[in-house]
Amino acid sequence: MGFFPSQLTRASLSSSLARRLRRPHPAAAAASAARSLTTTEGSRPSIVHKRSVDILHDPWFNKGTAFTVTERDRLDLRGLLPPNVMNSEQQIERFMFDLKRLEVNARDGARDTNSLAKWRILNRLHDRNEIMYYKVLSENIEEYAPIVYTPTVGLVCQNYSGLFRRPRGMYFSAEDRGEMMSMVYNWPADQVDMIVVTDGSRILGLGDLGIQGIGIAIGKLDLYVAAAGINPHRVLPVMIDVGTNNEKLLKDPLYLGLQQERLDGEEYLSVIDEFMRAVFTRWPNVIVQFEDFQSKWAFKLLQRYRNTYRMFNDDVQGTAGVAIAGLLGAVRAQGRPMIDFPKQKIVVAGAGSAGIGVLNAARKTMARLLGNNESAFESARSQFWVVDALGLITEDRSDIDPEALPFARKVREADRQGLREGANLVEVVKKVKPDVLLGLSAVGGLFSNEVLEALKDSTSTRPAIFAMSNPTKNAECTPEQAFTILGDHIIFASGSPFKNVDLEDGKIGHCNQGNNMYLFPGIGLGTLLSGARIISDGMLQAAAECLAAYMKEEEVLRGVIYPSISSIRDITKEVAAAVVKEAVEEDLAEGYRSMDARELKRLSQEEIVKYVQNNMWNPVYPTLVYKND
Ligand SMILES: NC(=O)c1ccc[n+]([C@@H]2O[C@H](COP(=O)([O-])OP(=O)(O)OC[C@H]3O[C@@H](n4cnc5c(N)ncnc54)[C@H](O)[C@@H]3O)[C@@H](O)[C@H]2O)c1
Ligand SMILES: O=C(O)C[C@H](O)C(=O)O
Ligand SMILES: [Mg+2]
Repeated sequence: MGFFPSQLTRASLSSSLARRLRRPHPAAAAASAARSLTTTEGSRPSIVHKRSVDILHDPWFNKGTAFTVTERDRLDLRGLLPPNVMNSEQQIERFMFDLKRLEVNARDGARDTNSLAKWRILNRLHDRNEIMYYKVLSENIEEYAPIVYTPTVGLVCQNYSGLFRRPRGMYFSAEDRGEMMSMVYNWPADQVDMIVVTDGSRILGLGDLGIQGIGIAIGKLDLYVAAAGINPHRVLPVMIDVGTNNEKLLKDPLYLGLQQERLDGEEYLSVIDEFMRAVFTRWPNVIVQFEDFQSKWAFKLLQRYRNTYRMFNDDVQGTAGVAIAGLLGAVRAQGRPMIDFPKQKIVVAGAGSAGIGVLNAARKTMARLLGNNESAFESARSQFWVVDALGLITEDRSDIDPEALPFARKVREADRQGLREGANLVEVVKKVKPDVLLGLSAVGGLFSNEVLEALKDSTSTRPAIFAMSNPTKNAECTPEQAFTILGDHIIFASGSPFKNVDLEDGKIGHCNQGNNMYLFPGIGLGTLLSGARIISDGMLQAAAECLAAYMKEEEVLRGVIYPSISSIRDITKEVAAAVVKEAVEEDLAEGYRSMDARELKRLSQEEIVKYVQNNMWNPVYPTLVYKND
C-alpha cells in the first residue's frame, strides 16, 4: 500500500537542486496566482487533435448544430451538419421541448416509467454532447437531479444491464488482477480530478446490484460537474466487479458482470489495493470517493486508505456531515442556541455505514460543545439509543458489531428506563420520548403510524424526523404521514425528494432533503483546490459547519433546515472554500496549479471564495482550434 513506482522514479530523479531550478520565480508565481483569481474556467480555447466526423462523435468536443460557420470551415465540418446554426439557448429550447412532450403525453403523470424514459433521453444527450448535457442539468437542477441522481438512479441501476448502450467510466474486475497498473492507461484523459468508485454491494437501500451499481458512480459525478464545476473531462466513474451475491443477477442472462460469488477477505482486499495503487500511480493527485460499499467493508477500507490516499467514504463521512448540519438546524428551529445540542435525545434506526457514521460525528460534535475532553466524550454517549434489525442495541448483545459497541446502552441504564436488549422501535420511542428520530435503516415504512404516534410524547417543542433512507420507497416514512400524525410544528427531512405537504389552514409542511449531495461535491472540490494530501476530520467538520451556517435564522425557524437544491452550486462553492481554508490551517494544503501553498496561505476568506468560483467549470462551448501533432 502507498508504494507508487512512478513517484519513486520521479523522487529519485529530482534532486533538491533540480526542484529549486524548476520552481517558478516568486514574482512569476504571484502573477500566475493573481491570474487564477481573474480568468475563469471555460474562457480559454480548447485545442483539439481531430477533425470532421471524429469531432461530431466525440461528446467532449461536440457542439452539434451550435458549431459556427467559421468553426465548421476550420474543422472540416461543413456539410456534415444541417445548415441552420443555433446558439446553445436555442439548442436547449429544442431539446427541452422534446423532453417535456413526454410529460404531456404520459397518461398517469410522473410515474417510474416516465422518469426512466427521461433518464434515457438525458443519457443519450450525455453521449453525444457533454456541454449541452451539463447546461441542461445545471440550469434545471431541481427538475433533473431526481432523474440523474436519487431516486431515479436507483431504478436505473436495477435495470442497468438492459439500459446499457454506450460504456461510460471504467470497469476493474476480479479477472483483471495483475493488469490494473497497465489498464488504467486505457482511459483517454491524462488528468483525472475525481473518481467515484463502487463495488455495487449496497446501492442506496436496494442491496447488492453488482456491476449495475456503476449508475450510482455516474450519478454522483454528474453532481460533481453540475454542482462543483469539476471539469467533465476529468471525472471517472469506476465499478470494481468482484462478483455479486444477488441470486437474481447470478442467473440473469442479461447481466453484464461476473456471474460468480463476491470475493471476500484477503482476496477482496487485494483487488481494491491493486486498483488504488493503479489509479494513484497514473493520477497522483486524484481524489477517490468510495460510494455504496456494504458496511462490512466501508469502515475497513476507510481506515486502510484514509491516511495514505486522497479519499473519503461518502456514505460514512458525507452523510455524517449533512446529518450534523440538519441536527444543529433542528436545535435552532426550537429557538435554542446550538450549544444546547448535547441535551438532545436521539434515537437512530440503522447501525450500518451511514448510521454509525452519523452517530460518531454527532457524539464528537456534542463532546466539542461540552468542552472537548474525555469526560465530555463519555457523557455524550448517553444521548443516543440505537435500534438495528435486532432491536435496541445494549451491552447484553452477543457478537456485537465493534463499530456499534460504543453506542450500546448499558444494561442497568436500559433497565431503569424500562427497556432491554432487542426492544423494538415503538417501545424505545415511547420510553425515551426523543427530540430526534433518525432513520438510516433502508427499511421503507419503518416509522409506522404507531412509531409516529409514540413520538407525540416527545419532550421537544419541535420533534425532528429524519427519514434518510433512499430511494423513495425505502424512506422510513413520508412527510404526509409525519405532518398528519404529529402536526405542523415538527421538522422533517428525507433522503430522497418529496413535495411539501399542504396542511389545514393553508399551512405548508416543509419537506427538507437531507442528502449527502449537499456536501460531497464541496468536499471533493475543496480538497482538489487546496491540494490537501489527505482529507482530515477537520476538513469534513468545516464542510458540515459551513452547511449548517448557510441556513438563515428565519428559514430555520420556519422548519427549513437544508437549502433548496436550486442553490447547490452556491452552497458547494462555500463548502469548498471552507474545506480549502481548513486544509490551509492544518498545513495539509500543497496548492493547485499556479496557486501554490504559500500563495494559498496569503488569501483572505473572500479571495478563497473567488479562487474557488473561478476554478469551477461552466458548461459553455469553448472555441475549438485544430492542432496536428
Ligand atoms: N440521505 C443520505 O444522504 C444517505 C446517505 C447514506 C445512506 N443513506 C441510506 O441509508 C440506508 C442505509 O445505508 P447503510 O449504508 O447504513 O446500510 P447498511 O446496510 O450498512 O445498514 C442498514 C442498517 O439498518 C439496520 N436495519 C435493518 N432493518 C432494520 C429495522 N427493521 N429496524 C431498524 N434497523 C434496521 C441494519 O441492521 C443495519 O444496521 C440506505 O437506504 C441508504 O440509501 C442515505
Ligand atoms: O446516493 C444518495 O442519494 C445518498 C447516499 O449516498 C445513499 O447511499 O443513499
Ligand atoms: Mg451512497
